[in-house]
Amino acid sequence: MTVQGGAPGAEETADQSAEATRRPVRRALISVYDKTGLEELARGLHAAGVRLVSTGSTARVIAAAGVPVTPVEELTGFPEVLDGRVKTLHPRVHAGLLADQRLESHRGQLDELGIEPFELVVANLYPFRETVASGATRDECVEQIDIGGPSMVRAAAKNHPSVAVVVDPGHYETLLAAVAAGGFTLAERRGLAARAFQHTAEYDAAVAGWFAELDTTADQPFAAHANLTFTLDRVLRYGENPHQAAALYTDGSGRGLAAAEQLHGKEMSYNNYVDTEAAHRAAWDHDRPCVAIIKHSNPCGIAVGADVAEAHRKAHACDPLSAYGGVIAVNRPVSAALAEQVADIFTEVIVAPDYEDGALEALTRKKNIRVLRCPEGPAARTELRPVDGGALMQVTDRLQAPGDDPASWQLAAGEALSAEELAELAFAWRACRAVKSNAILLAKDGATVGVGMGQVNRVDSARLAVRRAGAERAAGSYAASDAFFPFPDGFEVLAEAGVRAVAQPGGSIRDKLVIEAAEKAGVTLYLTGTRHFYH
Ligand SMILES: NC(=O)c1ncn([C@@H]2O[C@H](COP(=O)(O)O)[C@@H](O)[C@H]2O)c1NC=O
Repeated sequence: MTVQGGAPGAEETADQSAEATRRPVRRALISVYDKTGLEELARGLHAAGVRLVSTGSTARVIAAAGVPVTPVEELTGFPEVLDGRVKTLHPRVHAGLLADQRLESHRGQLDELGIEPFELVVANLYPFRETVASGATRDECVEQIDIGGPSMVRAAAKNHPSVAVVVDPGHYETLLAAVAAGGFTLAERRGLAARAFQHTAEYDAAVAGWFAELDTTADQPFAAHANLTFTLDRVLRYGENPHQAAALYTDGSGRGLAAAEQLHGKEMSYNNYVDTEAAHRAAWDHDRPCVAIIKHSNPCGIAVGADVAEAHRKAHACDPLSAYGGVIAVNRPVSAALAEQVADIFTEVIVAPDYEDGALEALTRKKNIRVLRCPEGPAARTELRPVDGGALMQVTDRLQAPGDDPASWQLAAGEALSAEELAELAFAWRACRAVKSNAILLAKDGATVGVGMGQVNRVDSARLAVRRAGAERAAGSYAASDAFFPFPDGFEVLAEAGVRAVAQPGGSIRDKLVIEAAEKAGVTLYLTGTRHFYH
């Protein structure tokens, strides 16, 4: 056996220069669903002397651009059949893709069979994920499972010592430059192969995940395999601390915070993302115009108002000291009035579904503020938390009927609240969900006034909330506790501060003692029956 360019593996030797590993591209197989940039690519390849072979509508676009192209049927001598299920799945195609051009035996077999090799594959796959997302029927989704495409891509990637494979229309310019330079180097082909296998792996994970999800139910929403694939979006400056490397990955859905459009400001940091996620979650928990200001995942203030500017003034007033350097989330487009208010306060990030006329101009007067547009609220059905050696998955906590609807709450002590007052307590209850456990939150006039967060007992959270509200604001406020009071002591702290009413889940074996404390203090107590721990 003689070998051209060294035996397999010989190209890895350090003394072989990158230039020597370039492989000129003489013949390319192009089969793309996404036709972006196809005409320019075909023209460029043709101008560089590359002969093109292509499938159905890809070939038609190339021919219409005036570029000579051989239809794949001409190569295989076999028609495209079964509604496109079989086009490139043919030995004449795959032998041309898989022949290791370094091996005389492979070259000899191709000669005997009259098969010409390919040096380049350009392919992208049927839009399976997008078809599922569009709500298509099962049969329509199945039809969008690409079989021939991944086969070509995998074959070319395996055979990267001989073949280059490009799966991303964004890489066509680089491809043409490489062809002009005499072909990709081996290291480049290996990089393309890695990208190609990642592409097909993500694709297969999406398909496998879809099949697995077909067997899940509302009661058992966990598929047998969590086929999650994330794609590196960008490396961040550092992680939670400067000595931790960090990066942002996206899940391919093209939605949510990871895909938010940054309109202004410095690069988002790891901690910016964490806080923005918490702020976004908090703001979208409310139906009325709402602003949430978050630091270290906890609220400095949350408020609703007639408009977002009013909501922001109220949210900021909760704790102006802490709001310095905070992250602001808004559940409506940012008005110019809100933007003017924010422009005066040092703010790390603002995220909103959109920005009205004049708002961006006001915000961008500040160099440092990061301005994000994220059109929608949080939607993930499940959430994942890594644990050493595995991961925990849970259904995402949401406000839900009946427990979060005040109409279903049980009056346990004191006089029933009027509709207006009940709405105040309901605001406190919703806002409390944004506070890290143990959480006690005091609110008045649709705004938080005192937040006690993250304590390891509920009494300290209550004391913190009261202290941060101050005596005047605590008196007559509406209080919420994310979980039941295990003893009356935490409740008594609130009662002594003069709160008007408390909402808490109930369910403690000592509920009776808490209810007695409420009766004694003349504080209205509602049991919600729903808990919202947030860790
Ligand atoms: N069946 C096959 O042999 C086959 N070969 C290539 N494809 C796919 O067909 C698409 C391109 O088809 P067209 O050129 O007809 O638009 C590409 O997304 C490619 O991945 C195929 N389709 C599906 O499996």
